[in-house]
Amino acid sequence: MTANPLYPVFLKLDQVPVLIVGAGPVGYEKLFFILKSSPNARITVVAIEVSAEVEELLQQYPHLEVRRRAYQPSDLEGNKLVIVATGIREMGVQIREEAHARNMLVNVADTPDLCDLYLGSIVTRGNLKVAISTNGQSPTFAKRFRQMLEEVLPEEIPDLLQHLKAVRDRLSGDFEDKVKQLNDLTAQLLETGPAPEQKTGSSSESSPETN
Ligand SMILES: C[C@@]1(CC(=O)O)c2cc3[nH]c(cc4nc(cc5[nH]c(cc(n2)[C@H]1CCC(=O)O)[C@@](C)(CC(=O)O)[C@@H]5CCC(=O)O)C(CC(=O)O)=C4CCC(=O)O)c(CCC(=O)O)c3CC(=O)O
Ligand SMILES: NC(=O)C1=CN([C@@H]2O[C@H](COP(=O)(O)OP(=O)(O)OC[C@H]3O[C@@H](n4cnc5c(N)ncnc54)[C@H](O)[C@@H]3O)[C@@H](O)[C@H]2O)C=CC1
Repeated sequence: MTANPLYPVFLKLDQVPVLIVGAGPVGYEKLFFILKSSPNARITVVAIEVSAEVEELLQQYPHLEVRRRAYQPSDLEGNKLVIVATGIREMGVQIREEAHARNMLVNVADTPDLCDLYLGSIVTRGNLKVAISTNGQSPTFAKRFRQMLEEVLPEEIPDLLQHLKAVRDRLSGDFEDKVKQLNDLTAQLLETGPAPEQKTGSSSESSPETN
């Protein structure tokens, strides 16, 4: 049994519409980081009062929809994920139930026991994206670790990835040949020296490296 069973995925938020309930400081934090990572996210915000910070984001991202009124269950319609940031626990409990009845996923911000998923800290370098979680233990550590990675990740990563993609598109031969060539080409990225002898797709114990 593992003590940290969270499984990260990378959502295409232009195809997975999100409802955010609440537009105070916490709603702002969630909205800000989602848009920083996914500016094309399809988001609807519903809130009785919209903070000045959230108003600014709504102006910057005119494709977002805002409903300036109390939440009603019909707000869930058409959405696949709901983030509740009202600061009122009972609302989190109620919206969670209504969302689950519609087979939606739920994040009640800052309330781990009501969450199906946690939002993480995110570092982006071109096409490389790193998501960080502390399994809810210390969001501040997640934030600091993100800032540390932002400092140390080389600026050249986007160019390197573009180059590797171009090489990958040009490779000929069968799957096993391609895997070997790509592993040889990238072996020097590991300071430990050449890659160990490769297992290839034909093995019944296919290494994750080959996938
Ligand atoms: C479980 C989780 C559920 C969820 O909200 O998704 C959760 C829960 C809670 N957060 C709380 C507080 C704070 N959260 C932040 C910041 C972030 N919180 C985020 C995620 C998560 N927060 C999920 C787990 C992530 C993980 O696994 O590590 C980040 C990473 C992503 C994002 O928000 O987009 C974003 C950083 C983004 C970035 O900078 O990169 C700060 C720091 C700050 O604001 O400067 C503080 C104040 C300081 C502190 O408490 O650490 C509290 C106490 C509330 C209270 O006391 O009232 C709870 C409840 C509890 O712990 O019980
Ligand atoms: N965790 C964090 O990152 C931060 C936390 N804070 C602190 O956390 C406190 C709480 O902040 P929030 O949770 O954002 O609460 P809040 O009370 O500031 O905002 C709640 C939001 O939910 C809306 N709302 C409430 N009931 C609603 C309903 N029935 N239908 C629709 N909308 C509804 C309100 O109109 C408002 O937009 C702040 O006062 C601040 O002290 C401050 C900054 C960052």
